[in-house]
Amino acid sequence: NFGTVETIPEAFDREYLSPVQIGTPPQTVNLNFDTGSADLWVNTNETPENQQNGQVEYNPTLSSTAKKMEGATWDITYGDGSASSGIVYTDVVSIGGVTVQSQAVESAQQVSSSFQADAASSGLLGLAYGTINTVQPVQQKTFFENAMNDLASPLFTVNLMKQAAGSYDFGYINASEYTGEIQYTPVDNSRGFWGFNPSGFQVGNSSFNASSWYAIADTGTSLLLLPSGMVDIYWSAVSGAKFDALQGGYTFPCNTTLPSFTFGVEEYRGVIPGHFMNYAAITKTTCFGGIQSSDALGFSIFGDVALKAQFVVFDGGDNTLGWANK
Ligand SMILES: Cc1ccc(-c2noc([C@H]3C[C@@H](O)CN3)n2)cc1F
Repeated sequence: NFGTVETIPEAFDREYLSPVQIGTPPQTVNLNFDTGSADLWVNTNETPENQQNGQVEYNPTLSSTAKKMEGATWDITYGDGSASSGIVYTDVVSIGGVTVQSQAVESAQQVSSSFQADAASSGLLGLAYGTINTVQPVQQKTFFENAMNDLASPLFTVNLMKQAAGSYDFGYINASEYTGEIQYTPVDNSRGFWGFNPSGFQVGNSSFNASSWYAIADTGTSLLLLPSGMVDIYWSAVSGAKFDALQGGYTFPCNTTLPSFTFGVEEYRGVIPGHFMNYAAITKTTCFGGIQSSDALGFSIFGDVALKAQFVVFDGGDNTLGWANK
């Protein structure tokens, strides 16, 4: 079978939320689909009231198909230091008409401050490899891994948009969502991520700089995080841009016209329009850049700033990533 679900951007496209049905009768919660992690966790009746800000909850006691996974716990920390932890149920989970009968649903008994403040999001749905799922003592599979063998094709596609509704499609490739040909490239999943090797980059209409390095495709990260050498070259082309240690990255005058950023995947060239690199206004006149350094992380992240300019195929059958412009 196959299915499609809409994904809606929050402010600044900092995250994208999609409706997920859990339990019997179905309870709908909006979750942040994250190809950079592998836990499906949600605010529930067990999440302390003082750690919530109106989030919609999943209540397993109201689901006839919910089963507690005795002795199981989970505990996750994300790239920005946010964290959550708790216990585990299994229940029926459906996304866009694709149903998994027994999916590990992780109930949050503790969420850190930035999750507490994120009122629109009821939790995260991991779409990375299950090898980095945090449930103990028995590691659990992701929704996609559980659904994959029943899908028409063992893949999902990601079509994020700038400040508009996009979609996650499961089991099929919708040719109306992209232009040109899809460029497939092998995935390095040795760290549990959808890792790949970009082949270079280009700022605006200048020459292409061939270079091969490791990066991950991560829908849960807002920005495009690259080696500082590339980031410095990009911002050196923007008059008035500067590295502002107080803000923790490059800022630039909001009224500047920004050059596009093109990345290579083998012979393919993915183009990110210049205005996608304006992440958010800090003051009326100073804006924060969407391309920032990944040096502190140790690896590059193609987050939403890049992904919302692309149509991306996550193929779990042959472990490849497919890239196309749109
Ligand atoms: C408040 C909040 C904080 C972090 C994240 C978050 N989700 O995915 C990721 C990236 C980084 C890596 O950990 C896996 N993907 N970060 C989401 C939030 F709603």
